[in-house]
Amino acid sequence: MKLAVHFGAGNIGRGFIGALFSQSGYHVTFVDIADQIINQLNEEKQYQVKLATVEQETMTIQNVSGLNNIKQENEVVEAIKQAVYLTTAIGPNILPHIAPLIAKGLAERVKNNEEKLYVIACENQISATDLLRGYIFEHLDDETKGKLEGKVHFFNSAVDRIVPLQNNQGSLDVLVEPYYEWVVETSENIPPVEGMTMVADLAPFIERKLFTVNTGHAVIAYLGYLENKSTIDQTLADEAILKQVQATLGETGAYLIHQYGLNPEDHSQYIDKIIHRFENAYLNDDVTRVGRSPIRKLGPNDRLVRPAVEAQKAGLSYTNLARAIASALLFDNQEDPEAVKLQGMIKENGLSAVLKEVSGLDENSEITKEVINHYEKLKR
Ligand SMILES: NC(=O)c1ccc[n+]([C@@H]2O[C@H](COP(=O)([O-])OP(=O)(O)OC[C@H]3O[C@@H](n4cnc5c(N)ncnc54)[C@H](O)[C@@H]3O)[C@@H](O)[C@H]2O)c1
Ligand SMILES: O=P(O)(O)OC[C@@H](O)[C@@H](O)[C@H](O)[C@H](O)CO
Repeated sequence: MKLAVHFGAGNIGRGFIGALFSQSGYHVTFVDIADQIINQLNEEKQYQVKLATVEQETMTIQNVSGLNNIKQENEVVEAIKQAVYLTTAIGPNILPHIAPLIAKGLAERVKNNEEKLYVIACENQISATDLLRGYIFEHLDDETKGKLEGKVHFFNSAVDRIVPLQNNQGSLDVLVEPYYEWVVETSENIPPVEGMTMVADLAPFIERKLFTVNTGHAVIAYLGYLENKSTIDQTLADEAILKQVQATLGETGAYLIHQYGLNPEDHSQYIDKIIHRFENAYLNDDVTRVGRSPIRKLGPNDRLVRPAVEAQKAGLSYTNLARAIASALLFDNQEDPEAVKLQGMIKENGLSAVLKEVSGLDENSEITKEVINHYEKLKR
């Protein structure tokens, strides 16, 4: 059986990417540090993916097993030697930590395997696979890097499926929304995977996804958190917040239409479809999950700052995006290590210094001024 090695047996790993490989006839070896999940995968050898709909349609995902990347390094290397695909859905900040082991696996593989391997990072980050490739290459000598040429291919991708935190401790089953989209940038003729779409240029796809789905999600999460709401659908039921989401997606939309020549009518329908997905009450998606890791989300290339900067450059409106950035700066969830760190940084250095350090915004920039303005109003 063909093998896919997938790093990260979490929500997207089990509920989306691993499930698609399994349904496409692959054995999926999940690699994760969570012993409980790994042990259960090896004992139960299957799990269920349930759709967040009234009928709760269920699919059984089979041909799965697990390896612990800390305790079973040699086994992970062996799996990488055999695989057709190597994918990740582990969180962008974790990629540097798994790179040394992937590098070891690739170095062993290319010694005597001429077959092609396709590496795809499935993270909410622009050029995540390029970044992963960079981290991997830090651990390879020039000779091995040369041997990878033509044999190990790295493709960027965009992944879209809302998978909330699972309220089923001790079970491998995953509740997911019915919708999904996995777009991979390649012009190679690669082995088919059900549900994977191939495109020659990913930029419009990843930006459209990140600056619509994830920007909209972030606005709901941060405003919802400030209003003491617990889930995304509950927050969206607030008319004022819905209007704010629409206004913000109007700004990212204007940038996307300007940048990629999207059809305004089609894009407006895309926005409506996404807002409808956010309204799915069966997902019960916590605002704290969607708002997680605010330092990452406030990064210069992420869902809030990049569209604001690009809109400003294009002479377009960015005031609602500035408000979204301000609301992220107010996310003081004590359970989230990045939120705690961010609040400490704001207390110690002030807002403009934080916007400079975290978001790469000049202290005197118009965006910084606008964010501070909104921050003061939202804080009241
Ligand atoms: N959940 C969603 O709706 C969704 C949708 C699209 C994309 N994504 C992206 O997918 C990625 C994963 O998100 P998720 O929601 O599945 O998160 P998750 O927390 O459910 O899964 C992450 C998994 O990585 C594992 N992990 C963490 N550190 C590790 C390490 N050092 N070594 C090995 N395993 C490690 C965790 O144990 C966990 O099982 C993120 O980049 C996220 O942005 C998520
Ligand atoms: O995963 P994050 O932390 O980058 O973003 C949180 C959510 O917006 C995200 O997980 C969405 O549910 C997902 O991107 C939908 O495709």
